[in-house]
This record gives sequence, C-alpha cells and structure tokens, in this order.
Amino acid sequence: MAPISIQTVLISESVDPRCKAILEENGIRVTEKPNMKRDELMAEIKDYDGLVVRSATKVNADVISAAHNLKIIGRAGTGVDNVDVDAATKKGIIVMNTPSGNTISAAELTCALLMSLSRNVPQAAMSMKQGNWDRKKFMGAELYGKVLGIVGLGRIGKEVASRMQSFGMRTIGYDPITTPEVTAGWGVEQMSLEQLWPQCDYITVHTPLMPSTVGLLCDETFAKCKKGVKVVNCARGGIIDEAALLRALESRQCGGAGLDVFVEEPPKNRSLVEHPNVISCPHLGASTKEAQARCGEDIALQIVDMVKGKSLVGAVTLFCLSSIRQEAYHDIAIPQLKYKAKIYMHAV
Ligand SMILES: NC(=O)c1ccc[n+]([C@@H]2O[C@H](COP(=O)([O-])OP(=O)(O)OC[C@H]3O[C@@H](n4cnc5c(N)ncnc54)[C@H](O)[C@@H]3O)[C@@H](O)[C@H]2O)c1
Ligand SMILES: O=C(O)[C@H](O)COP(=O)(O)O
Repeated sequence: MAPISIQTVLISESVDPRCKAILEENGIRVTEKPNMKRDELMAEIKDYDGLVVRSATKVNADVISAAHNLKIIGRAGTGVDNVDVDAATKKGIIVMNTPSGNTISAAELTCALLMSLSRNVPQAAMSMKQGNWDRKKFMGAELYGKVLGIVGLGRIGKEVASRMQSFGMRTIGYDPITTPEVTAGWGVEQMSLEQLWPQCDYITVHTPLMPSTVGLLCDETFAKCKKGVKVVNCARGGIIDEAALLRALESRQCGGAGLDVFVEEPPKNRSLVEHPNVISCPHLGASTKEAQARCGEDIALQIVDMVKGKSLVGAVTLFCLSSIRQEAYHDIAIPQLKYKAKIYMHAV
C-alpha cells in the first residue's frame, strides 16, 4: 500500500500519553484538545490529517465534512459506533480501532458487576458508609450453579465466559457468527435466543451497537426470561432497551441490573441509575491503566504503519479494499460489510 502523508493529528479525548509520544517520535505534530464542544471540534478539525478519539467524540457526517484534509480516524478503543463510518468511507477516510486493547478490562468489569449483583456489594458498602450494620437486607445468592447467558461471543464474551465458569456458572450463549463448535471449546453451549432467555439467571450482552442489536433485551424478550433475571450491560447503551429495563425492574421481572453504559452519557434521565436494584458505572469498562496504555500505543503504531505504507491492522473501512489483500477473521463486526471480519490491509 502506498504511504499516506499524515503530518498533523488532533487527539480529542484523554488518550494515554504514549499515543502522542509515538506519533511525535515519528515526526507527526500532535495537538491534544479534550472536551471540545461540537462547534469547537468542527472549527478545529478542518486542517488536520488525522483524528484520534475514544467513545465520547461523536464523529458524525457534519464533523467529517468539516474536515478538509482528514485521512484517518483512529479510535483508541473498540466500539466505532460514535464514528459515521459510511460518511468517512465515502470521503476515503480510513477508520481504524484497537479491538483487543481493552478486552480484558471490559471482561473484568463485567464480572465485577455480575458478582456485585449477586451479593449487593455496592449497596452494602454504601449502607456501611451511612453508619448502618444491616446483615438481613443484603442477603445474596451464590453464582455457583447458576446459568449465565452471554449474548455476543466475541472477544469480551469469551473472556467473561471463562472467568464466570471458574465460579461454577453454567455458560450458555448466542452469536450469529462465532460457531457453536468454536464456543463449545470454551465451555459455552450455543442456542437460539428463544431457547436462551428462559434458562438464564443472569444475562450479559457483548455485541456491538448496530441496528440489529438495538433493544435485544426489550419488553418482549424480558417477558420470555425467568422472573428475577439479572442483567449486565458493559457493551453499549440501548442494547438493553432502557425504558423496558425500568419497567422490568419495577415489576420485578428483572431482579437487578449492572450498567456501565447508557444511551445518553452521562444519562440525564436518572431513573435507572437511581433505582435501588441498579448498580452503575460511568462507562469504566476500558478505564484501566493497562487497557489505556495498549489502546493508546496500538492506535499510534497503526497510524505510523499507515504513514510508512506498512500493513494496517484494525482498519475498518472499505478504503482501497479492492486493491489490497484482505483476510476475514472472526474479530470485529463491521456494520457496512454486514458480517464480522477484521481486515488486515497489506502493502501491495
Ligand atoms: N464498556 C466498555 O468500556 C467497553 C469496552 C470495550 C468494548 N465495549 C463494547 O463491547 C462490544 C463488544 O466488544 P468485543 O471486543 O467483544 O467485540 P467483538 O467484535 O469481538 O465481539 C462482538 C460479537 O457480537 C456478535 N454479534 C453481533 N451481532 C449480534 C447479535 N445480534 N446477537 C448476538 N451476537 C451478536 C458478533 O458476531 C461478535 O462475535 C464493543 O462493540 C463495544 O461497543 C465496551
Ligand atoms: O468501545 C470501547 O472501546 C469502550 O466502550 C471504551 O470506550 P472509551 O475508550 O471511551 O473508554
């Protein structure tokens, strides 16, 4: 692949300092401007060759059309739902992410939420801080022997499965791409969602946010679940329909929810966050030193590779696809390809 000239990069969020350092070591001028308002971003972006974001910067069609020189949008993290990949692709802008950098951290937070839900740890800790000693109110239930349904058996789903199996949970799941033969090797029995819903004591979702995953858990699907099912969303707000979740919590059809992500972040509607059976975090799945170091470093190295015309790992646009060798892996969902693949772009 021909080298692409990237002389300036704007980093619009808090990204590990290694990212800036690596880019600068390679002769790229870097500007860090976190927390810009939309208007400021649109004014700032116009002359940059590259943009590095996390999940908070909404790189929509307006931002893309205001960017006259942009050649790459680097997502230091996994989900690219905050980037209008189609609009970028139409303009020949490469969108790339760092899909494995925060897998372990997101899986570990998911497990922490599952454990907290089973033993009411956050509520008990808060009660202690308020001066109480209430042993009855926080009676829990063991995870041992319970059924965990994992919807989305990609990187994070797989890591969650192995960790929760060590607690003695039976892990069942559903994924339209990862085959039952593969997941059987990780101890996850695959089945249809219709079969899965009524069996689960806990459900955790690990799909990307796409039209087909919006509202995977909704009024209709909650009604098919065991009464008192507990749910975790460490993937994206909206995969569990928020209004339906609130209704299910109020009717006790849902016995508790662990939420790291929300449709609107931070959520202006506080009903879920304030519900006594909800434990929540401000989108902390990737917020570990290790994950941030990996994602910051990976995205910088991928940009440098592009400048040098080397192979591109993690590029998710169709840019130049016809002229390069591509290999599909069961790695990342690419909405516009309608199937899951990771494209390795190689020099030709
Ligand atoms: N909370 C956080 O900070 C945090 C951190 C990392 C990732 N995430 C989110 O988690 C998501 C999953 O990450 P990953 O690394 O495991 O991605 P991945 O691409 O490895 O796995 C996603 C899996 O979902 C499957 N899938 C797609 N549509 C589905 C459907 N309708 N039903 C069931 N499965 C479906 C895919 O086939 C794939 O196997 C990311 O897209 C991102 O939005 C959140
Ligand atoms: O998709 C992701 O990588 C996670 O949601 C993390 O997002 P963040 O980089 O904004 O923490």
